[in-house]
Amino acid sequence: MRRAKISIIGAGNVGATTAHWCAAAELGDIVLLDIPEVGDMPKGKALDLMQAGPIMGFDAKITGTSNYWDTADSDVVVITAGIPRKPGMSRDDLLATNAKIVGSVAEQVKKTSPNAIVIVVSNPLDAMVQRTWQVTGFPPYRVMGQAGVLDTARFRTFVAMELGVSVEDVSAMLLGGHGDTMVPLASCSSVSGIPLTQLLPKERIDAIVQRTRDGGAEIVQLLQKGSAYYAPAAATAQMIEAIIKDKKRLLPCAAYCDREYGVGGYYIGVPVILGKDGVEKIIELQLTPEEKAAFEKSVQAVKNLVETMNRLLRG
Ligand SMILES: NC(=O)C1=CN([C@@H]2O[C@H](COP(=O)(O)OP(=O)(O)OC[C@H]3O[C@@H](n4cnc5c(N)ncnc54)[C@H](O)[C@@H]3O)[C@@H](O)[C@H]2O)C=CC1
Ligand SMILES: O=C([O-])CC(=O)C(=O)O
Repeated sequence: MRRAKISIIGAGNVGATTAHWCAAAELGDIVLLDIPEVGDMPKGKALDLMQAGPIMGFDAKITGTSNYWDTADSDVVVITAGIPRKPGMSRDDLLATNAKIVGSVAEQVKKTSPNAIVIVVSNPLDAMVQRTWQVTGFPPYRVMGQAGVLDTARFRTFVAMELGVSVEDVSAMLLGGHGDTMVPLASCSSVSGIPLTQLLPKERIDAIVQRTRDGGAEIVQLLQKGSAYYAPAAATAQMIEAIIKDKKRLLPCAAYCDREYGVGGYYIGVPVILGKDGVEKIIELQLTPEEKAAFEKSVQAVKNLVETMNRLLRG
């Protein structure tokens, strides 16, 4: 059986850690690519990671490069290229710099892996996915963004901490953009099937929702240098696994919504079924009036950011 080829553009914290989780799970062979300015760093990280194979018991060919032809004909391409935020910044402050970086990466991906499924991680996430889709011209179901798996993992962690239960038993769903307006759905969250609302009072759930919204900023503040990467990379690896193994996982991802939820042609976080073709289905939930209003606010924030990006790029 042919091994899957996974290329990760940007061999920094999130990129290299995604490679780590993918290698450990034997998801395929991995190419780590970064800019020539970083020298042989991607080669060094790739060789170092490969040398963990005999200890951890995984077989994966891991290579580092700055040449896109080494990524040619990838099954999955992950884009983590770009700058992370510093304390005090919002993800949106990265827009001007990362739109240029992600646009240039997308051009190369289009040329060298025209049939790939692309997972975008760079921030501000929803706008960067939109940019990748604009530049590649790939069918929208083959371009998506990682955000919701991470954000729900944070929510699940905080619920498990609060209740003193295993994180494995907590499940959650979330909608909207990967920013301050994200909409964790308490109504779709449960612990071993028991609705969260039966286990925690409203004010505790509200506090957990707020901590989840601020989850990225909390880590940025603690690290003081760069942003989160273990959990973001694990989330990305879970999406890669769902695609490569055609698992049909139902996960929250940034997906292209046109008629769905009445969004009108933008990428936004929604529940999807992920399989070998990428986003195989978007699940439309019945929302309460409160959830609907919060989702619409989030969609508007993403649309505004995309319009700002388009204006900046024009000129
Ligand atoms: N969607 C999400 O849930 C998350 C998104 N992020 C975002 O992911 C991005 C990467 O974060 P980190 O890995 O922590 O940053 P990092 O600074 O550790 O790594 C970024 C890498 O991108 C490389 N790079 C820059 N321009 C490039 C280009 N044109 N082509 C290829 N590589 C290029 C840099 O040389 C660097 O090695 C940031 O924008 C960050 O905000 C981070 C965590 C979670
Ligand atoms: O907060 C950041 O800048 C990185 C990110 O998206 C996250 O950790 O959720």
